[in-house]
Amino acid sequence: MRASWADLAANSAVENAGAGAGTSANNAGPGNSLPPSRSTYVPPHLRNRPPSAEPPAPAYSGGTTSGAGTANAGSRWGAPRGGEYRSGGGGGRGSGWGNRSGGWDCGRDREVNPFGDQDDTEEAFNEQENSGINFDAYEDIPVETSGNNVPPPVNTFAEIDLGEALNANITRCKYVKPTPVQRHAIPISLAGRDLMACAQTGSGKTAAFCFPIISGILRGQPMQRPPRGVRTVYPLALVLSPTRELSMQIHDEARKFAYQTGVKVVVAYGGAPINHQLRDLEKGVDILVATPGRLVDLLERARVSLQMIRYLALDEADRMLDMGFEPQIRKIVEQMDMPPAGVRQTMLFSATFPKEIQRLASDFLSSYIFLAVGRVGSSTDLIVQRVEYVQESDKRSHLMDLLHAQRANGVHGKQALTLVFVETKKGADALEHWLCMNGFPATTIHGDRTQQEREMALRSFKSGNTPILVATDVAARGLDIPHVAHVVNFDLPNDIDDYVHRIGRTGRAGKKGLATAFFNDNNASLARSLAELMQEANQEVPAWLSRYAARSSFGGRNRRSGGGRFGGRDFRREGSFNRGGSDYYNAGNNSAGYGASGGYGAGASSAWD
Ligand SMILES: Nc1ncnc2c1ncn2[C@@H]1O[C@H](COP(=O)(O)OP(=O)(O)OP(=O)(O)O)[C@@H](O)[C@H]1O
Repeated sequence: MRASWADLAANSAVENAGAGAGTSANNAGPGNSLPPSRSTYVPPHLRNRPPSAEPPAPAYSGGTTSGAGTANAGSRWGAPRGGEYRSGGGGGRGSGWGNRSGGWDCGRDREVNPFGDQDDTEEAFNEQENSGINFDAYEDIPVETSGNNVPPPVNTFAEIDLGEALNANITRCKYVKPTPVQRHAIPISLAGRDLMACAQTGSGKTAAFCFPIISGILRGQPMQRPPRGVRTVYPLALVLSPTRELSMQIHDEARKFAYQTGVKVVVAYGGAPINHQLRDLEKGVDILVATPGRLVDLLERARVSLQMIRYLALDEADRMLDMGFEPQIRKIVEQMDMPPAGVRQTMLFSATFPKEIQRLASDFLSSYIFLAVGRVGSSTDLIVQRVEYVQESDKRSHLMDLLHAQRANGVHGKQALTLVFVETKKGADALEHWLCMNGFPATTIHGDRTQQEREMALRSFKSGNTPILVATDVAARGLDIPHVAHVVNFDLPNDIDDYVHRIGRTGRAGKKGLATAFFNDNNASLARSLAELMQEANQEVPAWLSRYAARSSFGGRNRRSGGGRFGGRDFRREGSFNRGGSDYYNAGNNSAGYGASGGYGAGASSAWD
């Protein structure tokens, strides 16, 4: 029996919002009346700010940034919640290199407590603790590894010697046990191996590459940086990600993991004043998190040298190596002064890894291990996927119906967060305007907005002040927004992998989520891969979509064919798949879902007839 959309939305909202959320003053009641704040129009991101709130955050949020004016007002250690903490605070940490005492216990005074950075979201949504999330949902997940001498997985963090300070931070993060990708990837990385890891959205990949990097830096000999020029900095680890917001998020996470370890994490991304970032860098950097464009700028100015890089991590690695980014990545990795593959350790992570990208990526790796957790390129079963046939001209009213239903089923009057993906920047602005005019507080994030606007939009959405975010693909990858109950693909993407990442903004960390897509003739080329994906994820495929899929023999950019279940295999094993082969080690204890036979391989299309 098919559950109604409203039920799904309500359930999802309950799952994600938890109890105790008060009614946002911003949320107009059901109906079409404009929200009160519209009469004296205040941009959505500025609504509900307490009178004493700080001015809109600057366009940067580097944790060690010092240029925020009042940055030193108050908090240092253990900055209390509720506004005193500033991510731009701190400053004046005894900088320079080699400050780490080399041991595990090297707390540093003046380090701002990143765990104080709990925004309003926590209170607003009364979030479940991470310890309460349903990682059991991942227990039966198929795992496959290939490569030589794959280190065995661990079951607990205690089994890995990450060191006292890092363990304390894991406890602070309320991580009780490692997620499947962490169970496998952390021992592999700690053993110094290069890694190409593919695991579902929201399954904890960030920690999977951050923990080994921090641990490795702590264990390593303090490095004497070459005296190339006083203003050049020499990070030991480089983490690249495709979007500014994702880099900021990784930076925030990494700072939590590195708290009181003495390992310095700095972020650099475009659209924000470079001078602030330069100042941060000058204070010292062990781990540099960056977007490629800004990093190239810093390299060309000789303000950063990659000579000392020991660890290179590419998050959303398939995106980083697709046509848009590849030249920049090659420049950074191959044409500057970074140590070559084999000398540095390289880790690539994504939820999707098309074979052609795997092939490209292998240029950056040395004797690497391929790790697939879950059905590669698939979405998690935690996300209920719905596809509705909606003509272009009906999309707005259809969206309105969904939002009304969601609002009617809101939890304690709090509207669940809804992320709406559209194709174009203009389309995003137009839809945002229309939603606001119709009483639905919305904001938007896309490439034509200033960085400051983008950050404000995201913050306003996360806090629930503006519970609808209209976004282009700039928000499709990596963003971890805990209470997104519903992702709506108002316009479907052309590429099924983009769909996977978009819907992955909900159903994260073991929680349930809902994704609705509006499909019409314009999306015919996606029909087959979409139907295939849904079937893989045990979703109900509408009969009409199956018919589209059967018809569309061209199948769009279906990168999945020929790779067994969803191309989820190491491309090196193409054509020579052999479970007993010497270069193949199946570390998973439950890899049954990955057989070359069974599943939805070649015969998948018959399912649509
Ligand atoms: N061991 C753990 N225990 C509890 N929560 C965890 C654990 N590891 C990660 N998390 C939480 O899970 C959420 C998702 O993690 P993360 O953003 O790293 O996912 P991801 O796999 O990188 O997703 P995406 O593919 O979308 O980038 C985060 O909120 C993170 O804090």
